[in-house]
Amino acid sequence: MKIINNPSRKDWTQILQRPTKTVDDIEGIVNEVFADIQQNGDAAIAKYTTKFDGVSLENTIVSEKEIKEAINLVSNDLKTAISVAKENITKFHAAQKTEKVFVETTNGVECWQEKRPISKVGLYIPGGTAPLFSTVLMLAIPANIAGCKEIVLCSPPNKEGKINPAILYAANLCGVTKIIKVGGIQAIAGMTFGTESIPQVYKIFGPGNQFVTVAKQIATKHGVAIDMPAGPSELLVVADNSANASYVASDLLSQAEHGADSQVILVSDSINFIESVTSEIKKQVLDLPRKEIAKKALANSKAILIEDVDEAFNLINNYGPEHLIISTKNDAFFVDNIENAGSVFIGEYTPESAGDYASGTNHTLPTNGFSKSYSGVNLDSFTKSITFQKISKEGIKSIGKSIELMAAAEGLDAHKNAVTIRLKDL
Ligand SMILES: NC(=O)c1ccc[n+]([C@@H]2O[C@H](COP(=O)([O-])OP(=O)(O)OC[C@H]3O[C@@H](n4cnc5c(N)ncnc54)[C@H](O)[C@@H]3O)[C@@H](O)[C@H]2O)c1
Ligand SMILES: N[C@H](CO)Cc1c[nH]c[nH+]1
Ligand SMILES: [Zn+2]
Repeated sequence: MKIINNPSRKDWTQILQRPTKTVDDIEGIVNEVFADIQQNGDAAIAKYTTKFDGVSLENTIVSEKEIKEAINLVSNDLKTAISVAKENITKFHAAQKTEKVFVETTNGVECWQEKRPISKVGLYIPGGTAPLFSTVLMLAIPANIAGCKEIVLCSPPNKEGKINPAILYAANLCGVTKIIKVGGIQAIAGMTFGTESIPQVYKIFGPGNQFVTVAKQIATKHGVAIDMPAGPSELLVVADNSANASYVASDLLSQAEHGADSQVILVSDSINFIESVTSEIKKQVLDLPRKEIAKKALANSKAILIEDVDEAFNLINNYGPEHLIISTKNDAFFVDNIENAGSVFIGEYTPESAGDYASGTNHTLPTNGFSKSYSGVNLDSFTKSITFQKISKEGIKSIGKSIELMAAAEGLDAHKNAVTIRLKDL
């Protein structure tokens, strides 16, 4: 992890560059896979599953029998842990329901807004290097609370042609309606166009590697909505010397172990603290089964000394991290002012892993600076707002003249006439 000392603003862009590939780098292969799947459906899906996942499958749809087997394979301890997480995620997302908004804007002009579920949603569950069954909870629970009718789940098969039992267990527990063994670009293309086995959906959700993330971005060109670009995990920790260096090191490693293309950043006003954290990282990484992945991510990572707190704040906003941990004496300064972050973790007893699994917040979050413009997944991600209006005779008399004048000024006489024809009858 490279240490950088009080960088000047002109160097921020280069210092804060993500290690991920861009849409331009990957769109060639994504467009090729999309075109093939649009034309050849399941036959093309099978071809890319063999090519990218190294397995040939006769049947990609997960059967009831496979789900029953999976339920038996998950330990009771893990089932209990999943139910704790499910309860908290349910509480936090159910509380996000909003009431109908009703306003009589003018006498006789009633306007209201109501939320309705997106009826067909597709959930992508990563499975390349780790089976992220926690992501099933993060997506299927809010989809269910919102009332989505068709909840399709795609996740890559392993070399034995199976999906991890915990993913199947969680999917069954959280009301997923169809599970398909397909991953990567081919899964996103399948849900975009629909194939013989994969239903076409209206919106695709979920995190994934760079191929999945770019595929989701390209899917929007084909008329499908997406939650957001939720690519390789990242974490920025801002900490002063009141923080615990071992805890901070463990947090940074928790996101570094996700993938070689993950990135973690430490910002501190104390060089001594930075040195304590980096030496802790060197110790802790040795015990991790995924140390080779974590070391690669650390090579993309930075520890930045910034003595001026306002400058530190500006750098964080400029980076727009997926996750932000604040472990400073004056945490209120950052908490109250932060503008760009997917999810914020405050104080020394709030590890980022709590949000990944069980505190209740959603872990599907914008990466690569997209926290500047996108929210993480929440209940509203699974709904659309529809507006309604009902106008009485009195109402149309009140606003009719304004509509006629505005329509005429836009040169749209048919619009004007739709009012005039009614006003004549009153
Ligand atoms: N932002 C978030 O909210 C969030 C949440 C959880 C996980 N993540 C990220 O999700 C990612 C999971 O990645 P993963 O790789 O383990 O699983 P994944 O399921 O996203 O990707 C695996 C698939 O990628 C495809 N693939 C691999 N190499 C390819 C190649 N060269 N060309 C074309 N396709 C290829 C394969 O089809 C494979 O099935 C990690 O980067 C992790 O950091 C992000
Ligand atoms: N940290 C990931 C989001 O970037 C989510 C996750 C799932 N499992 C473990 N972590
Ligand atoms: Zn994580």
